[in-house]
Amino acid sequence: MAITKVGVLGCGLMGAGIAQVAAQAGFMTVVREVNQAVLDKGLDRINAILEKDVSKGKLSAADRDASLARLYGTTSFEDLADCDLIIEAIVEQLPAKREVFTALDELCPPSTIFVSNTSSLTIMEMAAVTKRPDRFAGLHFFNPVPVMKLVEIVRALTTSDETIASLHEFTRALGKTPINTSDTTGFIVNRLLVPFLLDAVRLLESGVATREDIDEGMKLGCGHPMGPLTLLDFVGIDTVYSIANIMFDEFREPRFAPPPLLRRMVLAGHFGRKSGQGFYSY
Ligand SMILES: CC(=O)CC(=O)SCCNC(=O)CCNC(=O)[C@H](O)C(C)(C)COP(=O)(O)OP(=O)(O)OC[C@H]1O[C@@H](n2cnc3c(N)ncnc32)[C@H](O)[C@@H]1OP(=O)(O)O
Ligand SMILES: NC(=O)C1=CN([C@@H]2O[C@H](COP(=O)(O)OP(=O)(O)OC[C@H]3O[C@@H](n4cnc5c(N)ncnc54)[C@H](OP(=O)(O)O)[C@@H]3O)[C@@H](O)[C@H]2O)C=CC1
Repeated sequence: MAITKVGVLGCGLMGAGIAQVAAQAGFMTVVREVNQAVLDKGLDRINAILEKDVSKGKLSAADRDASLARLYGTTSFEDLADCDLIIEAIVEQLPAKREVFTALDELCPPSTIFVSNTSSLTIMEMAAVTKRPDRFAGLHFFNPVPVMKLVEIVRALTTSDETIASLHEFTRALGKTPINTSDTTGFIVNRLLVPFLLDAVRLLESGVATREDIDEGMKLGCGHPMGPLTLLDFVGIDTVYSIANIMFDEFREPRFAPPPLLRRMVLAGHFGRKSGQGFYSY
């Protein structure tokens, strides 16, 4: 089906990026947050990134204005009722995700495709609370969304071929490259990335090296753009902690178990860049 209007749930780190790229690619885009203050923070972030692109000469002022004219922020679910595609990017917790999909399933026509940007949850657990399991899939973006070219398209047991084809077309229209994966916790990239990030925390915890030397090691030794502890701060310690727990629950392998330090950091509110404190201070 042709997608012209996109609804995004959540205007945090990922939701804001997804809403931005959708509006820039020419889609009418509605982004929904829980309250006006959180929404304003997310919309401010989008404005600041577009402004920076204009000042760098990467984007014309006219294109910025046109993109912003296609983007609408709301705190109401009703404003998403006529969307062709709903992309969920709220907190990495199953009950919260099931709740928003249950609410939208009542509001949106049967033709609307629902997708989750989850990093690690099972798509089928969300599809099962809706009456559209064939029009339900995973669409996993990478952080920062405007920069990272990859999108994982996740086929649940019930996802139809038509839905997958529409998501391929949509992903290409955003200027991203899709890869296909089955509905297995962590899909492709996080299945490989998360144990690596957790191992970096274990190295720090066990006193093998300083945070700076661990990060420098992987940057200069392996050509990673960011060291693993910097990347943990960038993704969000709270988010990685949730992902690790979900992956450990699924596979019961020690390499997915969150190291004790991660749990203590979450309890302390040290969520990384978004809270001002993580492995580093911001
Ligand atoms: C958890 C999950 O489920 C899945 C995940 O997402 S895992 C995380 C995946 N992401 C990564 O691994 C990111 C690794 N880091 C990087 O690729 C790079 O460090 C980076 C792109 C974030 C920054 O690049 P850098 O060269 O160090 O810094 P910088 O020069 O400031 O930025 C490079 C470009 O990205 C842009 N950029 C950086 N951060 C940005 C952001 N948050 N939003 C938009 N654009 C951004 C900059 O504007 C800059 O653009 P130009 O080249 O056009 O000037
Ligand atoms: N961070 C990353 O690098 C990546 C994350 N993801 C996935 O994207 C999703 C969002 O992550 P991210 O953007 O980092 O998280 P953020 O914490 O930045 O944003 C989540 C947003 O959802 C809102 N929210 C929280 N609880 C609810 C709820 N019950 N109902 C509706 N909205 C709610 C939050 O509002 P409030 O601030 O008020 O809590 C917040 O604005 C997660 O599933 C994550 O796993 C996928 C790829 C990469």
